Amino acid sequence: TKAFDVERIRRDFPILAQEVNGKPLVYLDNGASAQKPIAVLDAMDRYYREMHSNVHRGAHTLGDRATAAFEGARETVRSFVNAPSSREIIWTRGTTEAINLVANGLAPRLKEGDEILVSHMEHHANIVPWQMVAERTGAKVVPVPVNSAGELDLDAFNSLLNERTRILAITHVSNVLGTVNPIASLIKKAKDQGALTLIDGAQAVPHFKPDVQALDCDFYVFSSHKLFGPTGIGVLYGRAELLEQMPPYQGGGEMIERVSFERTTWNVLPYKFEAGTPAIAEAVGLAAAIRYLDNLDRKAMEAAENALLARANELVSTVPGMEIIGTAAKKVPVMSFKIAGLHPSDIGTLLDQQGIAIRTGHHCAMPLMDFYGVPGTARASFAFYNTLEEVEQLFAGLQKIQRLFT
Ligand SMILES: Cc1ncc(COP(=O)(O)O)c(CNc2co[nH]c2=O)c1O
Repeated sequence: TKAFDVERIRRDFPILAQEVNGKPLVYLDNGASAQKPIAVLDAMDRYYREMHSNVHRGAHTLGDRATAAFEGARETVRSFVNAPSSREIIWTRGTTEAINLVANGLAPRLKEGDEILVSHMEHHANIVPWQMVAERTGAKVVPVPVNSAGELDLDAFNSLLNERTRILAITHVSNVLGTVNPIASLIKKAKDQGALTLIDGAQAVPHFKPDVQALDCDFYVFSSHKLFGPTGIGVLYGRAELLEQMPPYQGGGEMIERVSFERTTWNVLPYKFEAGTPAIAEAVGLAAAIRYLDNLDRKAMEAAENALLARANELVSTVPGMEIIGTAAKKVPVMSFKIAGLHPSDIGTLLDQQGIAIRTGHHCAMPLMDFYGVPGTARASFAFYNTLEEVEQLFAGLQKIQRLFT
């Protein structure tokens, strides 16, 4: 794979070329939200300058242009996840809404004693909607434990998966640990038990393209803002035959075929799940982000990301009292850590004073924090536009903090 010209890539991300607190910005909070390339900014600007109108049923040229851009974006997403049909691509506000939509849509299938299998490393977005539905239906949410390295306990998975398991809802990648779960095999085992499978792809899609047909999962969800697209939009991929059987998630315009006070009928897929005026410019922006990624050499990108994580791992020993949380064999470039004698939020604040942006806290994964016995972690999450120098700056900053405050 040809070398990854990160300096040229960085010029595509205008936000990176700024100073914070008098220092060059070192943006290492990509797991929370990624930055946007000029191609995304231009696509959304151009949409509003030349194409905007409300979509569908338009009786005029701009309406046709907006609809073509909006449905063209849906096709770009379909291709990105390799879904059989664009009817199976539902626009949502993000990963959180996509999971809520599926949980509510599957609720009618759930009964007393049914089990929803999740993992201990889930984000609250893939725990709480299932708890809400379990509350209503008498089903039970069952967490699969992780080991101290932050890997799924596969023996526990095999013993917890049983004939009462109706749904497996599990993350492709942990936002705290960086762990990449072996979801292809987990999906197969769940299907062999007759369970439906939802994969939370929020932290996976910035690093690799999911192939939902190869994975053979029933649902795959992610957010645009994690893979270099705008906020306010996300994607639910769902198997058409399941979506057809699920009741709509929200009522209103677009999602209906015919409304009367006697009887209202639903629109066809995907519109049955898309009530109200959609996030049109955001769909255009997400499609531009996917096209941008498709133009990158993915193998070189992955090698560059792995080099960042490898360098960070090498430098851990230069910070006395630093300990990594999440040492799975297979990881994306996310590094959660703690430093003896320092609270995570102090680390975050003191790094920010040096222009370095990381995230601290529970990362919406409180059960995982409880497992590790910490109130929260400090987390650096790298993207392909970060540099080895930025990794060095992170650790120089941590060494300085450690010396000053312990
Ligand atoms: C694995 C995972 N699932 C779901 C979500 C929710 O995505 P949203 O609906 O777009 O908010 C996130 C966001 N993760 C983080 C958001 O901020 N820091 C994070 O680690 C996530 O990392």
